[in-house]
Amino acid sequence: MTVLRLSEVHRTHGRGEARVHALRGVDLTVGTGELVAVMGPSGSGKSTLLNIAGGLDVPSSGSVEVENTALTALSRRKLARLRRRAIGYVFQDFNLIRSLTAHENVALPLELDGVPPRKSRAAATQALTDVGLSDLADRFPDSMSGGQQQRVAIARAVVGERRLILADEPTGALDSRTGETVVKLLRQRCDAGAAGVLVTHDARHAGWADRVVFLRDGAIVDASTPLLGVDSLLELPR
Ligand SMILES: Nc1ncnc2c1ncn2[C@@H]1O[C@H](COP(=O)(O)OP(=O)(O)OP(=O)(O)O)[C@@H](O)[C@H]1O
Repeated sequence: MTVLRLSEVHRTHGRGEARVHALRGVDLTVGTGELVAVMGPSGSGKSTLLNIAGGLDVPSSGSVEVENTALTALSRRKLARLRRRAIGYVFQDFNLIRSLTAHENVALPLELDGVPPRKSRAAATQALTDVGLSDLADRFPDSMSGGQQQRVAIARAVVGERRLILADEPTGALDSRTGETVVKLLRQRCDAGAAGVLVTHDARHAGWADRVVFLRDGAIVDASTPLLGVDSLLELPR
């Protein structure tokens, strides 16, 4: 089943001489169980693409559908609800709330959505267990390592069975081993039925994807399967 469909998406930022054509007619479809990596030089439009896919930004023209619902047709309230329920977003800088424990951070999207406390707590516990952090549920972000914080951010992005996970260089601030663990987690969630889009500069991380999409100057220049299979990736020097 198609979870995300971008059709002929254009996005311009700014006006007049400062106008930037960040996306130029992007078509992208991501289905259930699929992880797509997006690569490209700095400024090629990767974050813009991800923001539009997640309803954080709107296209200047073209359409974006999540589970066959056109995001542009939704009211602000309905869009916010769809984002809370169906879409998980992993930011490069984690975006955790420092005054909340790991468990409270993960439960927050469900609580905001009106899920009863007992149910949201159970779902948060499960999501933290899935990322291997059940022991640290009561810790505050400041007393966790970068890798642990990023795993909390992933747990928050997948809690309550979100069907579309969008990750914008989630490994940027992490050492390579922890980065690999984070990408493997995304892979697992997609194997369990989510659809994922991973923006990355790292070819080894892109190797975990089913497909790699290359952006240049806002356009997709090539869409191909990873050059290296996962097995051969494991043999690459670190
Ligand atoms: N809010 C904005 N206002 C004006 N220009 C913007 C805005 N957001 C992005 N741009 C411009 O749009 C183009 C694409 O930016 P975008 O952040 O999507 O690229 P990127 O591939 O994610 O880059 P990076 O790898 O450096 O994060 C760039 O030229 C950028 O300067």
